[in-house]
Amino acid sequence: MIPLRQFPYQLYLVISEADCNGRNFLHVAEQAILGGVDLIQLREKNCSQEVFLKKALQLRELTEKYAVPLLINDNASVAMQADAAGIHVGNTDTPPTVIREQWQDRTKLVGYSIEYLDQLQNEQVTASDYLGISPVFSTPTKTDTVTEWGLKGIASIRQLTEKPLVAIGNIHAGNAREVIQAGADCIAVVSAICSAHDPQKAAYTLKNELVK
Ligand SMILES: Cc1ncc(COP(=O)(O)OP(=O)(O)O)c(N)n1
Ligand SMILES: Cc1nc(C(=O)O)sc1CCOP(=O)(O)O
Ligand SMILES: [Mg+2]
Repeated sequence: MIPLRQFPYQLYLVISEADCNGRNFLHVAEQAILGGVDLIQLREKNCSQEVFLKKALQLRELTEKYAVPLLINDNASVAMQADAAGIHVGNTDTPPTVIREQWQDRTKLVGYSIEYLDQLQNEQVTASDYLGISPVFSTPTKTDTVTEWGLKGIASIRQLTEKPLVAIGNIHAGNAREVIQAGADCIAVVSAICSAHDPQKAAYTLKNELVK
C-alpha cells in the first residue's frame, strides 16, 4: 500500500473501447498520455474475459512504454494476469480486503469507490490506496450511481479521511479546478478525453487546469 496522501497522480483517464467513438482505444490512450495523463484505468464492461485480457495486455504494453501505471476496473483476474499496477473496485465488486489477500504484492494500487459516507468507517477504506468520489456530478457515462456528492461532498469527505481522493463524474476543463480546490487530489475522466476531437489537447488543457 502507498503511504497516506502520497499520490503523485492528478489526471486519471478511465477508458473503454466503446467510449472512444469508433476510434482505436490504444490511439486515444497514447494521445492522452502525450497530453499529460498520469494514470489510466481500463474499464471494459461488456466483453469476455479473453477480450478484456487481450485489451489489458495491449494497453499495458503502451503504458509501460510511457511509464504510466495501468489499473484494471473490477476484474482481479485480468489485473493479475496482465500484471497491471492495480485495480479499481466499487461497492458491489470484490472488496479491497479480499484483493489484498489474493494479491500479495503491496505495491499494487487498489482504488475503492465511495457512494455512502458510512463506507468511510469500514475496513475496505483502510485496505485501499485511494478513494473514488462516486460521482461528484451525475453523468450520462455511468447512470447506476447513488449519491451526487457535489463540491460540498468532496469537502465533507476531505474532512473525514486522509486517503487520496479521486473525483469522478462529469468533470471537464470548466470545473476541474474547483473540484481540486474543494479537496480532491486527482480527477478521473472518461468523456472529457475519450470523446474529445483531439484527446491530446483535451488532456493537456485539463492538466493545465490542475497545475495552475
Ligand atoms: C476512479 C474511479 N472511481 C470510481 C469508479 C466507479 O467504480 P464502480 O463503482 O465499481 O463502478 P464501475 O466503474 O465498475 O461501473 C471507477 N471505475 N473509477
Ligand atoms: C467510470 C465512472 N464511475 C463513476 C462513479 O460515479 O463512480 S462516474 C464514471 C464515468 C465518468 O465519466 P465522465 O467523465 O464521462 O462523466
Ligand atoms: Mg466496479
